[in-house]
Amino acid sequence: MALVPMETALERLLQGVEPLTAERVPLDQAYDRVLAEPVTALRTQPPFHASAMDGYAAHGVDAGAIGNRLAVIGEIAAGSTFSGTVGKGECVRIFTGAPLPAGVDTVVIQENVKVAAPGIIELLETTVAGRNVRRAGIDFMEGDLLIEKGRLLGPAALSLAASANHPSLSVVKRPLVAIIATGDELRPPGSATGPGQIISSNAYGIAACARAAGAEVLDLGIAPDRRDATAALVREAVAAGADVIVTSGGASVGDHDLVHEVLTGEGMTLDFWKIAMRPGKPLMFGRMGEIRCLGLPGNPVASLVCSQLFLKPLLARLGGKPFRQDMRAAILGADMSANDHRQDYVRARLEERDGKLVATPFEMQDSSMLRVMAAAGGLIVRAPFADPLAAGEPCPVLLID
Ligand SMILES: Nc1nc2c(c(=O)[nH]1)N[C@H]1C(S)=C(S)[C@@H](COP(=O)(O)OP(=O)(O)OC[C@H]3O[C@@H](n4cnc5c(N)ncnc54)[C@H](O)[C@@H]3O)O[C@H]1N2
Ligand code: MOO
Repeated sequence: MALVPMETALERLLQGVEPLTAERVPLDQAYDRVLAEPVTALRTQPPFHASAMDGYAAHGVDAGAIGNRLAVIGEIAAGSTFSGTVGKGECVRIFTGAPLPAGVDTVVIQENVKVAAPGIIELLETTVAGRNVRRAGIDFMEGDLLIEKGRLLGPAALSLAASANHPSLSVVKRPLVAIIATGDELRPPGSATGPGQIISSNAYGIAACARAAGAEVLDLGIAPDRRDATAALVREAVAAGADVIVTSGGASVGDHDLVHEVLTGEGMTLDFWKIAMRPGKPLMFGRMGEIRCLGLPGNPVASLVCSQLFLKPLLARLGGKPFRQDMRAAILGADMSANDHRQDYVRARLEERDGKLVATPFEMQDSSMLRVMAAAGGLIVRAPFADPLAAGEPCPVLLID
């Protein structure tokens, strides 16, 4: 079977993927979520002409001349109001955020006055009429559209929604990802391993990628290489309402590689399988109704590279989030030989030299080597059939966490 080119695989992965339905969450849980309905202002802010400074509220005509003396006839703090009338030659002590008395339009800051006598201030500077006042509605008016649907909610958007009097927001649901590791040889971290056994590591990195893309994770543990055991975990994932089922291992051609058979038996229609990439060739993708199934290769580095390249964009799209791979232009730190028919993602050490990013491939690129992967800041991307590349030549690098 011909290997599927990377671009084709990515295109088919995202074909027809729409953001999930909405759910309402309290504001304090809405950070980094995607707005499903526009936010309009339920109130006007500020709801009154407010003082922007601590000082004295006065008529503009009284504030303009140095030496003017004004009688202080009252005081207003933020949260209270002044019900009296301020006449010409009068003022009211006022604090930042407090509503201006009716008819008054200017605040003289307290640094620009001196107390001339008890209850009398004298102006030391001129203040232009209208200064130091926030007019009602300068931020927003009731009914204004404040935040558009589809916006990723950051700190300012959350404070704005709160200020507009929304205690909760309608956001796109987080995709739920069920992760199933497969393999008789696998034992959870912390186990004593017997002959032929290794520690199951893939689910941890896959889960971290999923969370980074905004998903919730359900780790269903390890299925031994038996159809019934693997099918039982797939059914558990379906029953839990998973939007995406991710398996690791069992995707290749070995006699114990059951994943395709089991997923198909549970109702998956295969979309594509086996990609022209390295690592990650055995990657499998299909649909089980609305559920997307991603069969990741068992080799630990392949599972991580495929999570970065396939799982993250799929989850971001389901969650309505923008997503772009972080590609950088770098300088190659060592010669590389010509590439074969698979797009290569070469683990590389990154460093900055003379303000330029230098990417040096690790000598050992075996897709079982997690230590190399963890030390790599990026993956040099080598197109299929790329010519040899000499140290010092430019090369594209995909930054990884
Ligand atoms: N004859 C062929 N053999 C292989 C091919 C091929 O095309 N023809 N492809 C190779 C490639 S490339 C990869 S990648 C692996 C992937 O195969 P599977 O997806 O079936 O993975 P497994 O055989 O189950 O495991 C491979 C390797 O990874 C270890 N593993 C599996 N799961 C975990 C886990 N959760 N944590 C840590 N390590 C895990 C497993 O023990 C194996 O060592 O197939 C090649 N073979
Ligand atoms: O492509 Mo496999 O994923 O090399 O290790």
